[in-house]
Amino acid sequence: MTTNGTGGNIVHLFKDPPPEQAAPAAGVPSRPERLWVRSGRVVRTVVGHERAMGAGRAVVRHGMYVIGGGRIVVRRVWDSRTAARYERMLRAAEAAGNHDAAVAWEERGARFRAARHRRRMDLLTAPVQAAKSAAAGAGATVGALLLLGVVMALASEDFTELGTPLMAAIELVNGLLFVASIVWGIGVLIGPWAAVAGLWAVGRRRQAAPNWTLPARERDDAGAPITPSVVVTALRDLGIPTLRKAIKEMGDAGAAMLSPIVLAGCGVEVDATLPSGVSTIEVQNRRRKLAENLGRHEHEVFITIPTAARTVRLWIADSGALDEPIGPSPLVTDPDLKANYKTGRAPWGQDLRGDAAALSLYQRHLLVTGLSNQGKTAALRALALWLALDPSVEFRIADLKGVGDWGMFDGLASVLIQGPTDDHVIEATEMVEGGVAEMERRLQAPPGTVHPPLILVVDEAQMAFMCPALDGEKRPYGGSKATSRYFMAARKIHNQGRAVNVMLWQGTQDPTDQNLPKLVREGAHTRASLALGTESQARMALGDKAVDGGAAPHLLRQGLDKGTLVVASDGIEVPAGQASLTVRTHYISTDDAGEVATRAKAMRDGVTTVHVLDTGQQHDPLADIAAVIGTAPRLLTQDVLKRLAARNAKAYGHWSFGDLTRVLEGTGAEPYKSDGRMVIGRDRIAHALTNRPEGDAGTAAG
Ligand SMILES: Nc1ncnc2c1ncn2[C@@H]1O[C@H](COP(=O)(O)OP(=O)(O)OP(=O)(O)O)[C@@H](O)[C@H]1O
Repeated sequence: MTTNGTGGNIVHLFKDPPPEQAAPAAGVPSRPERLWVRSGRVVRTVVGHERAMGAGRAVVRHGMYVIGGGRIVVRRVWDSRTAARYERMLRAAEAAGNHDAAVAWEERGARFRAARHRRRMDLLTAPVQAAKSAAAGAGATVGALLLLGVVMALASEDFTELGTPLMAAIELVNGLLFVASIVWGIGVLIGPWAAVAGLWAVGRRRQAAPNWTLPARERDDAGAPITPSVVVTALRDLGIPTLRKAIKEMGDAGAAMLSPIVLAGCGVEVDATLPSGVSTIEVQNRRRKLAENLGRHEHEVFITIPTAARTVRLWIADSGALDEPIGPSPLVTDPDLKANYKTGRAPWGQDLRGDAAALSLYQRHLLVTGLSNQGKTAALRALALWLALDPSVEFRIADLKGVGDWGMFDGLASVLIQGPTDDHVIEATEMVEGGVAEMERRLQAPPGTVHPPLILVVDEAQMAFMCPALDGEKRPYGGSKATSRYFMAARKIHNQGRAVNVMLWQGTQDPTDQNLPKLVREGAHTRASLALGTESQARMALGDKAVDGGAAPHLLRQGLDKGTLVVASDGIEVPAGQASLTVRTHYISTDDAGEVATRAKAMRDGVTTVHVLDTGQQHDPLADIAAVIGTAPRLLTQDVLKRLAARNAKAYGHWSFGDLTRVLEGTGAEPYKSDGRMVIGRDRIAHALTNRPEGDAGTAAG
């Protein structure tokens, strides 16, 4: 008897119970637990234990190797003894719609059956033949042994030698039987184990155990190598009933749908010819599921449609490889790089196969689209920087964001407008209209005249289309009406600029019908798109043909696939049958861009960049000529005309050499010949400016 230590006032009427019989804690039933509850808990504890789970899985796995191996061996034997293999291949060829192959397999099957029938008929007569042969063989052997005995008896004159060879042969057979009985005994003992080991080895080699029994590291198939069986299984499990049925019927022969799997850049490429009744679009529409079935993320699988009928081309990235950056641009690494507008190609980046992706810019209007902050400006600028390394190319640039992304073109471009306001849009519009004036002037030039390239760049062009401002004649700058000034100027250049090398490059964000009218987007020869929000935007950016052919910028990941764009152009090498190419562009930072621009500037003699277009009626030709000559000691008259037109399209867009000579007549700065070509001298103009009579400036448009 004792007192309770805590209360001190409870008195038990029995001795202290042993610890295992102590009162249960509150909430635990005092009744003894039922056996099954306890066993359940034990099983749960044991099974929940990862090590036990691992051991359990190993047991099941190795057991399944034996069972699976047995199945494989039985099937092999069955295949070799029956026409099952031919039947299967026949069904596979039929399911794949390959009738030639089906006929070939049918013929092979028929030949196999005929040969088997012959063998079976031979088998009927075989026992009699065998018995005859055995009897003849035994008779001949006994005869030979007896003859040998006679020879030995005669030789030794001892008749007991007569039966010696026969007896020796009988003893030999006896000995062999004895050895065979021992070997048989051992064989009976270890044979079954050897057979089990053999089946296990076959099962293991063919991975015949279910996936859940594999160790954790093998079970995780994310990023696993792509094998024919992985691709066929992934296609089978896409959820397309016809495809599933056809592949099931093909069995192992499903791999016949596939071309060889080849390494392609940081991934692999394989063509899959779909069975009849399955269309390529059904597979394309299930890209995410296909990617997951292949153990990849959606962005790591690209489905395109090659020329072969009913075929999809799958490019499957090595897991995570697309998230690795590609190397720096050759523009940055090669300080001696030069460009050629006509024959060269801008090194833009790499395609998914890892091959260099280079774009020809010759006589191609350009449209680069994408959501905000995906690398559109960087991609467009990279092309301009490359082309700037061809000194014959003139740039006029309007950056309607104006945070300095194009600042390095100051001193390189003849016009550089930077800013987001309506005034900037108005100037950009007038810049493009200046391009139209130049284009029209060129179109009237004598046939055969060579026109140096003039590239008009409008970055953030959606700002121009959305601008609500009206001009003095109430014509809108923005919009897409027949009176809309930016729209009409862009259309005119799209329609006629190519032949005279007046090209329009536009960068635009988040396209809609309003901020990127249909006629303008379709006027571009080269269309490229970074990540976009929807498929309908992808269609706007690249056109229906490219999207129907598998171009999917809407499936690029916003924020993660910066600088990756889908290009539809005849200026880039696209694999036969494909309508577009996915390119991961080299990133040229603003600092690096500055260095490339410095190199480009060094190739030209001082370009004076105009930042504010002079569009007033009052202008001063002499001062303007001085301004456009800039720091060069002299400038070709044709370049002076070009730069004047860029500076003030209204006043000078239509000027000819005659106008230039007229204005400079009597000033002492008239055009003169240098190295056989007409030029205007910087110093002479400066002299004429300082010496001209008061009140001569501000001439009306000539
Ligand atoms: N090729 C590239 N590779 C990797 N990152 C890039 C690449 N191009 C751009 N980026 C990253 O994306 C950022 C945005 O680039 P950029 O300014 O060209 O985008 P944008 O689409 O023109 O943006 P927005 O039009 O909204 O101003 C850059 O600062 C850079 O960090």
